Amino acid sequence: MTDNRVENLNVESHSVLITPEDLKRKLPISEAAASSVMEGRQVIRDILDGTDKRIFVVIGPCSIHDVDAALEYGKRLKKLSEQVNDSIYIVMRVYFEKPRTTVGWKGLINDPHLNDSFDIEEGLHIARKLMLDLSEMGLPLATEALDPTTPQYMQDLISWSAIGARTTESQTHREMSSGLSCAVGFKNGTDGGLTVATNALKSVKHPHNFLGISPDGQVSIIRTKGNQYGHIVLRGGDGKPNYDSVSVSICEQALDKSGLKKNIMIDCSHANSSKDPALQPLVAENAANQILEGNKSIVGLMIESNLEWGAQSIPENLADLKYGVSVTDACIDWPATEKCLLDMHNKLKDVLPNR
Ligand SMILES: O=C[C@H](O)[C@H](O)COP(=O)(O)O
Ligand SMILES: C=C(OP(=O)(O)O)C(=O)O
Repeated sequence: MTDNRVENLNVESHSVLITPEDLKRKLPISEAAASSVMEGRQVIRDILDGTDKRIFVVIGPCSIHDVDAALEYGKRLKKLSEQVNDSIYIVMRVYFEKPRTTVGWKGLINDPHLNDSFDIEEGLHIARKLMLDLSEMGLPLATEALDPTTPQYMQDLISWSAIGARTTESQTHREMSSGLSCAVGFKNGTDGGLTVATNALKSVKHPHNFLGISPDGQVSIIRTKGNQYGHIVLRGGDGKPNYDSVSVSICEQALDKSGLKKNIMIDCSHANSSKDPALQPLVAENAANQILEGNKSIVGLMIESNLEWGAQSIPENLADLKYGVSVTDACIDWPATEKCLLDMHNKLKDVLPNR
């Protein structure tokens, strides 16, 4: 039989999803969670404005795949954050969406059961509930805004968003970021180039008009005001790091030339550590030394950390998953996390107030 269809030839099916409004009605933000979010956003804005002299550190698992492990991590991180709070403002990395170089598990929202069942509706519920629970502990949260639709479901719980190296150049992501309510870090490109990120920073400040969904799930024209709190994240690229003082200074010049504020976050992972977790504390130490020596542009760090060291592939039999171990990039473990943050705090606590 001849197939005469002219559309949807490669589409298997469509399923209607819960609307953002309905998900929020089922899992409403509490007063305690809202107060964590508002504080988190304000502190980060103050750090980017230079009125709060601390640095902020986005730290946590490369991706969340196990809610219990994430809650345990959050409890430990909250305690640790109280010890370092006068120099380092801790924001937990709660990443539910993974941009893949080719293919692979795309995160808890896309496939919450890690078994290719792709129960996205359940993924949205699990993700929002976890963010609520972590926020209620008093933790500010960070995530990567990858799918342009998901912010409608959970941006009210986010204090800082990342646009990843693979999407910084994308107009869709720049438009979306121009409407986000929190500060947004744009990674440099996967090739290590800064231009895609500086162009993104120029774009995100402006109002944009584009297609999206409204809180009640209707396809809509979204008109944004522009986001004044974009900044660059140096993550290295093309097999080379870019956290060293020369690279940071080149980045400062590029920002200056583009008329952008000199606010730089250093991602201690990814190409800055050749994805070797053991190198992440060394990158953090180097960044802290640059601050000690007078650097004023480094305002934040990103670290991939988990309860346990390293990474694991998702096993055929999910009962074989090791608790607290990343299923995406390799992470440092809890003892290394504590040491890294406490060392940085001890190094910077007397310096930062007079920065
Ligand atoms: O942070 C996570 C990964 O680096 C990113 O998602 C790309 O992963 P991949 O190259 O393994 O697909
Ligand atoms: C994917 C990530 O980073 P990048 O975009 O720098 O590769 C990440 O931080 O999870």
